[in-house]
Amino acid sequence: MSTIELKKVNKYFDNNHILKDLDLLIEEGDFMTLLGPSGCGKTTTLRVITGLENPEQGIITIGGKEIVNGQVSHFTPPSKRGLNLVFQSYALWPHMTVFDNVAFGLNLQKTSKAETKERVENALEKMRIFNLKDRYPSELSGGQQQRVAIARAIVTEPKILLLDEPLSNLDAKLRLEMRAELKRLHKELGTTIIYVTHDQVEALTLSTKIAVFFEGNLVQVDTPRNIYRHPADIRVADFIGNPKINFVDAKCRYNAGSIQTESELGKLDVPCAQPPSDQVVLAIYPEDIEVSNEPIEDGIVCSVYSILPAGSETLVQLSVQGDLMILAKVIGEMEYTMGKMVWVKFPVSKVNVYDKGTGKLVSREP
Ligand SMILES: Nc1ncnc2c1ncn2[C@@H]1O[C@H](COP(=O)(O)OP(=O)(O)OP(=O)(O)O)[C@@H](O)[C@H]1O
Repeated sequence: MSTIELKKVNKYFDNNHILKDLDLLIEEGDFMTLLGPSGCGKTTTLRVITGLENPEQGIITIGGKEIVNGQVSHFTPPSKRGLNLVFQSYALWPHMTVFDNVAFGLNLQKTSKAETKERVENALEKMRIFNLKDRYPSELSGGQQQRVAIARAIVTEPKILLLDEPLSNLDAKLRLEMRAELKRLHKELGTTIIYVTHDQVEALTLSTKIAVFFEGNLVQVDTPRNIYRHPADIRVADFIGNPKINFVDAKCRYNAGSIQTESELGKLDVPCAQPPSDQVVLAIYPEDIEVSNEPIEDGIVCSVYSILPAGSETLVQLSVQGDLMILAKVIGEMEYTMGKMVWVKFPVSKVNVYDKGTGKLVSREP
């Protein structure tokens, strides 16, 4: 059993409260990504799971077995936790070749020579570094070392794998290839993976679940789809959007399953439950906004502030009345003219509503 559970885990560095009452369940076979801005506590969470740091309070279990109990200072040594960790800094053995670095875990397990050779070569091929097998770490680039570290971690087919920004040193093309390899690996081996990144695209593409942190607080744990489409907190919505989600302040009045909002976008009827106050923020996804050079029914008039073509898509920055700027993402190369008037429209059913005071998502009524 490789289910990992953290219950009310608190970690302090000096007087700084770094992890705050952290409750997190990572089920067997999960690809759980810890996501959040720099300094929010992702690596610290990984380190308390592995035993490189001890929390002052809280309980951690692996497969139901208590490995940490902060209250009674019970901490199972890292080597006895059955975990396999790959750090951002790769910690390869400098006096061993790539092959020997990767073979190390299999040698410890007394795997036969022939099987070791086959499994190491297989892992090296997966990581596209077979041709480097006789080199020493000092003869490798950062990205190559990173891939050796991943190969070393996966070759023993661990039940639990912890990865801290393992792709951070790779160029864009290689990162994409390695993401695909990690995803296949997770499926093939059924390994439980805990993955740390601040790259939201990586989190969305790889994970079965994402845990989003802000300042030591776990704000939302959910599937990538729900994290993207229904961020529970406006900070998550702000962090996850790429390009950034549009936020529009609005005053509202609730009536039977929807709110009538008044904002710089004019008057809109947005389906949602009753918000706690009459001040809300509307979150509109750039890809939901349709931009037309011709007038469209119920279209909102804007002027084109800037156009950012990016090959397969075009980002259009639009100036609405007042100071409001919104961003639309249009698929394909579209012809717009800076300074010209356009009409925009979006489905109100796809707009998320946040309470302005608490920043919490106001859910739809069932
Ligand atoms: N050993 C330490 N001593 C003191 N403070 C620490 C220590 N390790 C981490 N911190 C602090 O704890 C906070 C959380 O750090 P952590 O490394 O967990 O963040 P992170 O979310 O992984 O960030 P990043 O994405 O930048 O790696 C930061 O403010 C950091 O400065």
